[in-house]
Amino acid sequence: MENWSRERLIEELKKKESENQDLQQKLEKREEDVQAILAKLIQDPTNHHIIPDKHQHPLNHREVARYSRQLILPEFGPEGQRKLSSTSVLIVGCGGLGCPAAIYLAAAGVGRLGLIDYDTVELNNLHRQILHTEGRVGVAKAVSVALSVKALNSHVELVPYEVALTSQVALIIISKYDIVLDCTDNVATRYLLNDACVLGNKPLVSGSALRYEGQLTVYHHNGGPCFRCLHPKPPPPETVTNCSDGGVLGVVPGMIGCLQALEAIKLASGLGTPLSQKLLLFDALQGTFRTVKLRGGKSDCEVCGETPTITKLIDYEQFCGAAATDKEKGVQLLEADKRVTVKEYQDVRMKETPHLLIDVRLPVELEICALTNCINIPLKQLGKPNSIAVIEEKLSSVRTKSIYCVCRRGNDSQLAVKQLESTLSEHGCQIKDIIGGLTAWANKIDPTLPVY
Ligand SMILES: Nc1ncnc2c1ncn2[C@@H]1O[C@H](COP(=O)(O)OP(=O)(O)OP(=O)(O)O)[C@@H](O)[C@H]1O
Ligand SMILES: [Zn+2]
Repeated sequence: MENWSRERLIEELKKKESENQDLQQKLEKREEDVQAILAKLIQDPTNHHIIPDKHQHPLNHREVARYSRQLILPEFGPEGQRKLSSTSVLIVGCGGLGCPAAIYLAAAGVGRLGLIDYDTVELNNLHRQILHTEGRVGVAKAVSVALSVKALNSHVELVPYEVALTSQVALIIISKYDIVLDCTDNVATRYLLNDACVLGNKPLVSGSALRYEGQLTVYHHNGGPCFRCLHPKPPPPETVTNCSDGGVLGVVPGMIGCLQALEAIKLASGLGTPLSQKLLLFDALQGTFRTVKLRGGKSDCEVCGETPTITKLIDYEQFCGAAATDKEKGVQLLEADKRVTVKEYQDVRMKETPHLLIDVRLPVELEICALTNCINIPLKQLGKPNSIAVIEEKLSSVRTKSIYCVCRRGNDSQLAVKQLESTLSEHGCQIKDIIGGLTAWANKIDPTLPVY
């Protein structure tokens, strides 16, 4: 080569560069083949629990480039990344908490994400369930989240389950994952997930958010308590409020869902101190975070104690006296002759039969929609002397003894009838409720009335 002319050297350089390019392409193709084989292996449902053990292998170029900003964190580093990418996380509930949790775990490079939700996307989900889109209203939430996550990081393996987590399937599904996130919204599922995680020996990252407040803790980890250690008995169903009834500002579950992802990353990579035996409380209105210490695991806990009585999953809807969904189930508290359908009430209005209509919702709800000529007395105020005085005055000015109570869906209005029957017992009034409330009115009588 020493005597080669300049032209010959340039020619040789070009030849070598072209050979290098060929090799590079072959290498990339190889890497794709390996990924495809791995993907096939993992997608086989019988192999869901197998994630190739990447602990031993160096990160590839793509991983180094992609995760560089977290790789240079000394406490996390390549080792943390390898651990995370060989970890599988199950997200139960693809709503307000599940969406942010899923997207941050995927962005950070978790190995596999299981996504469970039985429900489909609704328009009123979009203000907080930020991985769903307008075009996906009606689509299964688990699928919608998988689609959004895939667009961000195509290297995460995704397993959407369009089913409800029940006692029949919980242990089988949970056994395929390392860490479980409770992103659901009902008490029965919280107990189910707790017991399944204790029996399956998995840490449970539990989040909740309502109105302007959120909570977060890690159950069944490192000697810390499980949910049952702290709450051996379920709360009375009527004391439990969900987002649909109580409302929620979207950023609040956003914050808690992100923190659930953070706890999962910490558990997976061994980073920091997990929130076990500690409860984090977020107050959005005050802009404060507080952490309170919780008791340790209870030696006589029914499921995680020394002599557990719960050794297999039970019927959690029966145990809690409430459904494992927050889908509205109409209750029937009154006899049929004390209830009218929206059609029957429409006749009362059309015939201008004298009556008093009491809307028992909160004033803020009347700002959303209301029937004309109603008076507003919220259910909780109904028994108060000044409320009774208002009703008595109205009854005499309209010259009627006929009262109809209305609410959003026809449950509170029945409680209102019972309440008024006792407080107005001496007046000989006829008090009835409107079945299905304003939701039924909007669906059957007046579609221009907004439904919320
Ligand atoms: N047992 C269960 N199995 C699977 N998914 C569940 C289960 N229980 C609850 N979920 C899901 O958890 C998610 C919780 O989401 P979120 O609290 O944001 O409320 P939502 O039910 O979508 O909305 P809203 O309460 O406003 O009607 C929901 O998508 C719900 O379908
Ligand atoms: Zn326990």
